[in-house]
Amino acid sequence: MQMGQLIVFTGPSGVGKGTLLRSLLESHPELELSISVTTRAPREGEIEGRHYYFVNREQFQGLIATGQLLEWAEFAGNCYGTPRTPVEEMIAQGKLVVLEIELEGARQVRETFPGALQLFILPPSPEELERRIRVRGQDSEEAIARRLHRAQVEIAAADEFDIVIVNDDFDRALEAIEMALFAPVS
Ligand SMILES: Nc1nc2c(ncn2[C@@H]2O[C@H](COP(=O)(O)OP(=O)(O)O)[C@@H](O)[C@H]2O)c(=O)[nH]1
Ligand SMILES: Nc1ncnc2c1ncn2[C@@H]1O[C@H](COP(=O)(O)OP(=O)(O)O)[C@@H](O)[C@H]1O
Repeated sequence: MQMGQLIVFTGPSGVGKGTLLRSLLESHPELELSISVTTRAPREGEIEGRHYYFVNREQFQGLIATGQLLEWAEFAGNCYGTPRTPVEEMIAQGKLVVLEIELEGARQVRETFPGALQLFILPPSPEELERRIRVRGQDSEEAIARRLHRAQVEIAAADEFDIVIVNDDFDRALEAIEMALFAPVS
């Protein structure tokens, strides 16, 4: 059986990762999205087990202690991690598994899964990034400030990634991602 592959999607909060991925998953059923665990409170409309598994800090610590997370990191005051078993099972089944994770997690995956393809999504400008976070209207002022501060660090690390795509025009960014994932390597 052919082994699957891990695909890492990273980029500053608000750049459009979630929106791009939703579109990509709709047209590519061979892609599977890993559902992360987080200590962040659910946003309006977020569903347990679909957007995240929502846990408290103690439960999260338990997952770390028992080796159940493939990677994890703290971001803007909350913990986020990738459950190990589902990802390993999907890879064994030959699936293309997408991890939508922040920079520290991507760095861990680079060590543990050097064969993973790592994509970084950039905003057209810092101003547009801030506009998108605000338009989304889901975060407090404090959460927005933390995300924008962290965005500078993440953007500065973009060239660590295999492929960097600017999410300016949405359809063009989507096309560039599809090329990166599915175009045959010559
Ligand atoms: N390391 C790591 N980062 C994650 C994981 N799940 C989500 N993230 C990242 O955590 C950051 C915050 O996510 P979230 O609170 O949903 O905010 P948003 O990116 O502003 O929508 C984003 O950069 C996500 O990519 C995970 O399992 N591991
Ligand atoms: N290319 C784009 N042009 C304009 N707005 C966009 C574009 N891509 C995404 N957005 C919008 O930006 C906001 C943040 O997108 P989201 O997918 O939640 O970001 P992330 O998952 O990276 O935090 C959403 O309101 C989304 O509709």
